[in-house]
Amino acid sequence: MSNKIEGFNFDQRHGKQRVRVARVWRSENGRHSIVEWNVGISLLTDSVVAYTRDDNSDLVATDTMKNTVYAKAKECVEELSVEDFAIRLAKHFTSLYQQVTAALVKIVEKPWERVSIDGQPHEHGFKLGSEKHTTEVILKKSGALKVTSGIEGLALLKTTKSGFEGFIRDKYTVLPDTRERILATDLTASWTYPYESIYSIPQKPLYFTERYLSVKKVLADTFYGPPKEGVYSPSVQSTLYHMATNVLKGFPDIATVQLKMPNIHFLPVNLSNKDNTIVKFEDDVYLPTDEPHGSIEATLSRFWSKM
Ligand SMILES: O=c1[nH]c(=O)c2[nH]c(=O)[nH]c2[nH]1
Repeated sequence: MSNKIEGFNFDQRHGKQRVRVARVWRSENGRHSIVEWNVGISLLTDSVVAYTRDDNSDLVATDTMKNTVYAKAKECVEELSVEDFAIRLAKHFTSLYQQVTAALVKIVEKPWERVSIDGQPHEHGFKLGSEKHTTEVILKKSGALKVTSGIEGLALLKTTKSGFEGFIRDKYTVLPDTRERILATDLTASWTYPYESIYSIPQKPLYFTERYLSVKKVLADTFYGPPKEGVYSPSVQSTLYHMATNVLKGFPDIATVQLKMPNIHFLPVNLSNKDNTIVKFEDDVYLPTDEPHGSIEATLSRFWSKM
């Protein structure tokens, strides 16, 4: 919160970061579920006396914030989405403490996935997947809410149906036009929901989890195209735009979508010495490198979106 004190602008918040908690739910039929969450909490207040007057009477101890994560996890007797857990935590902090004007809760979910053995889902066995489900919830004391969900580290690659040509050529340009290359990225996506108050959140259990899975599917399906013929990508920019528009077209309950798509280069390998060609590139041997990489990102939102 920003205050004017002693002739200065002062902006402050405090919280606890990297609180790790795992929650297991054991159903009567013997099937277990687990989530593992890494929680970050920031509390906003108008009080600055802890900073300026050595008076801690308005402070929620960050140690208490950490304990609250475990207490709330215990209270959640039914499996819930990471978004719903973040909302519950934020609600707790903004309603219990008169001093707290807003709570910011960020959570990254570790991608534990149920294993299958010979095609049969295991009752209590899990392995680590790759991309992570993230959320950020901002809740004001008034009940005003902003929910953002996201994906971190979704690695996507296709070996053809990608090119890049017609770009600006100048005295420093060496990159040839191509209609044949590998397209690879490590997608970070985030999207916001139009719910502006805790009272307008859908009450359907696991609503946010289902939406996360369906958004991830649309993003990946658009990147790859149909299984047999694929879809030609004239640039990362074009593919990114199609992925983002398909999310907004597919899901009326999403207000904005932001995509970050590094262009992870697979460079053609050509090797020769003064006598011989050792390796001639024929769309077969590549040098994969993520340093340096292209950085391409964009945000798409609806006209009416206030987010
Ligand atoms: O899809 C691409 N977009 C770019 O902006 C770019 N720049 C570049 O060198 N290669 C590529 N590829």
